[in-house]
Amino acid sequence: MTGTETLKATGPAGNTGATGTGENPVFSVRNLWKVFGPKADRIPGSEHATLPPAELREATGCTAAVRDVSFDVRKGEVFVVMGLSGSGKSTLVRCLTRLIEPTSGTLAIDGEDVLAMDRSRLRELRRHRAAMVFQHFGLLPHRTVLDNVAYGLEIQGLSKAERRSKAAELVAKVGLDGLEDRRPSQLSGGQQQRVGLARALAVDPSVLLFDEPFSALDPLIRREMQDEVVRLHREEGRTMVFITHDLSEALRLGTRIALMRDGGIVQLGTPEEIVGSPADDYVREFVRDVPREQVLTVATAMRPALAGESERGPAVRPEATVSEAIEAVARSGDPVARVMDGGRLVGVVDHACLLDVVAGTSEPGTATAPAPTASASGATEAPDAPDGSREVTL
Ligand SMILES: Nc1ncnc2c1ncn2[C@@H]1O[C@H](COP(=O)(O)OP(=O)(O)OP(=O)(O)O)[C@@H](O)[C@H]1O
Repeated sequence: MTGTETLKATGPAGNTGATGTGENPVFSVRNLWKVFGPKADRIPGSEHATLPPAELREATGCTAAVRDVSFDVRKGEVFVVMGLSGSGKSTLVRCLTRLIEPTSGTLAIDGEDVLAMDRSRLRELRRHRAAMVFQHFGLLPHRTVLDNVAYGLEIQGLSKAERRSKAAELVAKVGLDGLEDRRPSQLSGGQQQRVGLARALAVDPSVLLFDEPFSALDPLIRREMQDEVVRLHREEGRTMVFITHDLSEALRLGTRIALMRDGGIVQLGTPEEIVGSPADDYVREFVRDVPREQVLTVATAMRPALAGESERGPAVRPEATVSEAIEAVARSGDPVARVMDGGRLVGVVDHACLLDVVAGTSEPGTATAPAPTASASGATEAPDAPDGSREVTL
């Protein structure tokens, strides 16, 4: 295969999270393995490949840190890799830029085969296309904030004036204006992490890779940095791959989450899919304590509107959380909230739908309409359309 040939998905689309959006993925990963140990390359595809970790170690002396993993990272998403310690998160993300050499599988960035890249192409990949933000910021201690940020630009060969002006822009973007002349030791942990972030952004990479960047920060600062990532993502739409072992961080940041266990991906889906429809008992246990109403949306909880329900009640967006709808219903005193998509009524949520989510007694998307009820006029009425929706212009 040539260096620029586009890799095609070979695995079943259902478990690769293949794009389906018509747009080429940033990363395309198929059947990727990283095995540590003697004769590691013999493990993928062998009779040992499916052994549980302890048995594999006993039989071969090897550890499959990444085990037959396939997925796409879509343009503009925050792709979170989550899992307990030792599940393979760091190894997987380091394989993406070959900081760790995969044992087998295929791997492409923007359609270009990463495994075929030579040393200089790889250097270019790591410097300009997939910048990494680490937990330990790796700042240069004797340089100022501005110079640390400008450092990445120096490598790119920009003039000093250009570097300083671009760096100043980025320092402001991550909320550090006024601190340009400080040295890293004069900054808090959160501020140092912002410098690391600005430095990674300076090279304008097509994807930012975060390796547990906030795990050393105290909870308040950590929250602040998560907000920063959300803001940057909203403003720039930059593609991000984010490693974390913290479920709440994954749920806050992730467009989609890949949940890893023993080197494999046990579920890949949106936060709502992971919390609302766990793939197996392991995932169910993992998300057991998540407040479902803060993750599941009104779109999955709603039922078709009945006659008379289109005129009253507060309006909520389909993507609002159930928790927001509960608040809206409680404040208004109305029995239902109307789910409005643009100016169109797409359903309603009543107390029963909302409580079902909180209690975990309904699977998302399975909410049904109550039996038709008598309207104010005394006539029994059914929903207006087969899907229960009706056109309403506000
Ligand atoms: N160089 C190595 N040699 C042998 N085994 C390794 C090596 N690096 C990682 N492993 C093993 O691979 C598995 C996955 O490790 P990895 O560091 O990717 O997990 P992780 O999910 O990132 O964990 P953490 O959250 O603790 O960083 C672990 O069992 C680990 O012991």
